[in-house]
Amino acid sequence: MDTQNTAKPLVLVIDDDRAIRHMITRSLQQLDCEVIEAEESQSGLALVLDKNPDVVLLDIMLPHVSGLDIFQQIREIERKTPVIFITAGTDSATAIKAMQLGAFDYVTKPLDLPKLNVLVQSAIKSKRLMNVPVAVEALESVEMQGDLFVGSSSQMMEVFKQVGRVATQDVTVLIRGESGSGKELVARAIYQYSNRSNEPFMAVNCAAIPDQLLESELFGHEKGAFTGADKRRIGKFEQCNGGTLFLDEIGDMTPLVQGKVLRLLQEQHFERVGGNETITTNVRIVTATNRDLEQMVEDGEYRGDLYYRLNGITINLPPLRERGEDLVKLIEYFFSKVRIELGKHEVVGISPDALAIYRKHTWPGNVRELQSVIRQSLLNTTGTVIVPDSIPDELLVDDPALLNSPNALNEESDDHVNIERFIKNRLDECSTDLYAETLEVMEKVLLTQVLQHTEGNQTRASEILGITRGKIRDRIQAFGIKFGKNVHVDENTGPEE
Ligand SMILES: Nc1ncnc2c1ncn2[C@@H]1O[C@H](COP(=O)(O)OP(=O)(O)OP(=O)(O)O)[C@@H](O)[C@H]1O
Repeated sequence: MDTQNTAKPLVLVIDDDRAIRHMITRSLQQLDCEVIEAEESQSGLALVLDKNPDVVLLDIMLPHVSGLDIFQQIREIERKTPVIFITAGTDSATAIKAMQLGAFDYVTKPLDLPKLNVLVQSAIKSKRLMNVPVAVEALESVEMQGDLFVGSSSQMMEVFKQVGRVATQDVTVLIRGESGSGKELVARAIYQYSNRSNEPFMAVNCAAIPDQLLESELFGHEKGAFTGADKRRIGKFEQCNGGTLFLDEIGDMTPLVQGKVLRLLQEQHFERVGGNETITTNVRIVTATNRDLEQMVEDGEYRGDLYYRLNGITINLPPLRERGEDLVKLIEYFFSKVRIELGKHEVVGISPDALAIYRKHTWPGNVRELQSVIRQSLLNTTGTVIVPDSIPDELLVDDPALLNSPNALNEESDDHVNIERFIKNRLDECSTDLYAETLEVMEKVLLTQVLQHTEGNQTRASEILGITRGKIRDRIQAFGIKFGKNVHVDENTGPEE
């Protein structure tokens, strides 16, 4: 059951300057993609038609033709192919026009190659999000190409029903669920089953963009709006006109951006940062969060009016541990898929005792954690079957015998447990910030101990502590709390997949 599309992404560079084409091709070779080149528009269009590239880099100043015309022709052939314009620093006006017509982005000459690589990578991802179908296992043939949304438990059937119900209504949807539970897949499924499936789908992760840049990323800015704003920039709400915008981690926006998003949701109007012109856009917004928005509203961190507006149609994605037999289905799915990806054809199955360990685990990192554990297990397997020895150590936390062993304790905790000794040491060292230092240490000790008690389960820890999961996560990140190798805690504190 391999539904993975293993072909490398294909990038087409259309530029009449041979040196530029070669420079770009060499640079893109660092990404795992294939690059093809055209030196003028007609051969470029022929390649678009013939090869259906994943991304097109298009020189805006090709001889005898307007870059915008070529762009329109590319859109007629394949509307969803991301096109990145290459423009002379002096002609950004045409590139901005292209952005308003739905181009992916533009770069100016002289080219900043590392930046171009990042842009191409994000265009490849965008193309994938739009074009790789999400097949819902419970509803469709599992043989179809694309990403399979595995699940037939009653909890997931409810989710799929809701996706079906809301997809074709042009309403804002909020997807809630723990990290790694599949919120992005739900957003893509909503898009693909919607009436806007031929229009663009763009995703913005609000937590991944620094506060001061998020406003400009979403709404754009005028030239001179702030230091460094040397050109007008078109934001995602304008660029995605007619399409669907997925705002991930919607809980991570400053009050200012929250206010602007609220107005946009109410009126579909906004102004670019530093601009007076009111711009009307027609974007369907799908949002997601793993944060406790209610608590954030209560704490004054989130606008109540925005919360009520977003919370209208909510899809609650259950954590993996509440999906019954879906766990085994997902194990089988990832086993078959990753085994092929890794070329480990000799591994033919999972032993019953290894399966028992998987079943016992509570999967705080949900499906993303499962996917990564299966991958690691396969990599560790030297024989023909995944056995307990192949399973990463973190899962042994589910064995009470191991939990009670001294090795299961946090290596740092010995230092921290003795608060009195800590205070004395700091007094000897003439600390001038002892109040904050001691509170931090106490919080670390408290959180470490409670999370060890709950085996890394943040929901249970939040019930015991009487604080939100968001707060727990914030503290873990803020204090850089590290846990012993047998306590797997937070999917969000580790590197992104
Ligand atoms: N039911 C499922 N069937 C198959 N794959 C899944 C399923 N749920 C999630 N995945 C896969 O698990 C990974 C994590 O899913 P996704 O990124 O959608 O989670 P998320 O809830 O958006 O995470 P985050 O909160 O960190 O943004 C992805 O690779 C996704 O394809």
